[in-house]
Amino acid sequence: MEEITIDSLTQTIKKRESHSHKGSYGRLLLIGGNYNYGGAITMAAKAAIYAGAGLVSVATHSINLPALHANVPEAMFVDWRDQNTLVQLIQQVDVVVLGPGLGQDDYAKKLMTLVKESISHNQTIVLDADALNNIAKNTSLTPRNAKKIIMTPHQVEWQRLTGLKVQFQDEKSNQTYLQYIAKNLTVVLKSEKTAIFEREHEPHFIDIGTPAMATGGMGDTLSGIIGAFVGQFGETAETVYAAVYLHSFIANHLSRSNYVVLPSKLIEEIPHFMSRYSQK
Ligand SMILES: NC(=O)C1=CN([C@@H]2O[C@H](COP(=O)(O)OP(=O)(O)OC[C@H]3O[C@@H](n4cnc5c(N)ncnc54)[C@H](OP(=O)(O)O)[C@@H]3O)[C@@H](O)[C@H]2O)[C@@H](O)CC1
Ligand SMILES: Nc1ncnc2c1ncn2[C@@H]1O[C@H](COP(=O)(O)OP(=O)(O)O)[C@@H](O)[C@H]1O
Ligand SMILES: [Mg+2]
Repeated sequence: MEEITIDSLTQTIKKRESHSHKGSYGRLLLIGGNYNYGGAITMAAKAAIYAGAGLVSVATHSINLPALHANVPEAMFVDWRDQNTLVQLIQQVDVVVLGPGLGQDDYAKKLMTLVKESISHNQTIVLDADALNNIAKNTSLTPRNAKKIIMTPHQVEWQRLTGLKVQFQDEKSNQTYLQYIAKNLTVVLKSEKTAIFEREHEPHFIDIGTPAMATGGMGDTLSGIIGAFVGQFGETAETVYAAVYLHSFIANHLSRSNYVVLPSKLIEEIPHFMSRYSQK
């Protein structure tokens, strides 16, 4: 396994061209946030916007609209019951982030079917949380038409997907299981030593995480950062390495003076760190 270093940031985070506009930095759609989990999709959306995504829409339960706009006025809102608008939007964006706070009820599964049927071969999809739990129960929900699928399971979500118990999730087994899930798949296996697996690639890991990150919403935040990075810098493994590194790097920095690192605080630091570690 190869360790990801700080160089991944300067290699990936490009200087912005003066001849550019919001459309140059990725159109993102985030889908999630059932009535009891609005915070998850709000954190993911805010993280995506603070990580530089040009245009961000959020399809969520309508109960989340006031809180979403109070926290992230930059995000556009779609009621996830409005399926016609949602399908149009799915077809227009570069990247879909599906799953934070999505839930596992029948409507959540219906949304996953809609995404699967609407997404095409020039789009990337980031699957987190309940998107993974729903696929674990029914593999036909996997959006195989996407150009690239990036899954971001924690260890128990990976166990649900693969059947591999946490104690048996070693490098070789994790790498082997990729092929059973989908082609064009990248897996970000989150733990105290998050590792990234992609077929025909040496697995990569970070060693800069901190237990100060062990708080609800930290993974939702990562899914938004990954979506934004893919939208701006392309869907390569290197882009994912940089997103994963940045997330823990900021947390590590904040943990020097904070017992616990709140996702909201981490998110606010993203533009500053991206400026400091971008190509000059
Ligand atoms: N503010 C909001 O709206 C938030 C909403 N959220 C939404 O909640 C939904 C459910 O997601 P979830 O991740 O909380 O639940 P689940 O998948 O059951 O996993 C937890 C179980 O796994 C175990 N565990 C063992 N190892 C682990 C590891 N390395 N990393 C993590 N867990 C590990 C752990 O073990 P235990 O606590 O028993 O020790 C526990 O039994 C989902 O939609 C998500 O988006 C959250 O994002 C929070 C903020
Ligand atoms: N002890 C730890 N050391 C390093 N990183 C951690 C630790 N605990 C949690 N994390 C990180 O925090 C994030 C938690 O993700 P996840 O479990 O999906 O949270 P949530 O679903 O609540 O948003 C992952 O990026 C994980 O690597
Ligand atoms: Mg999670």
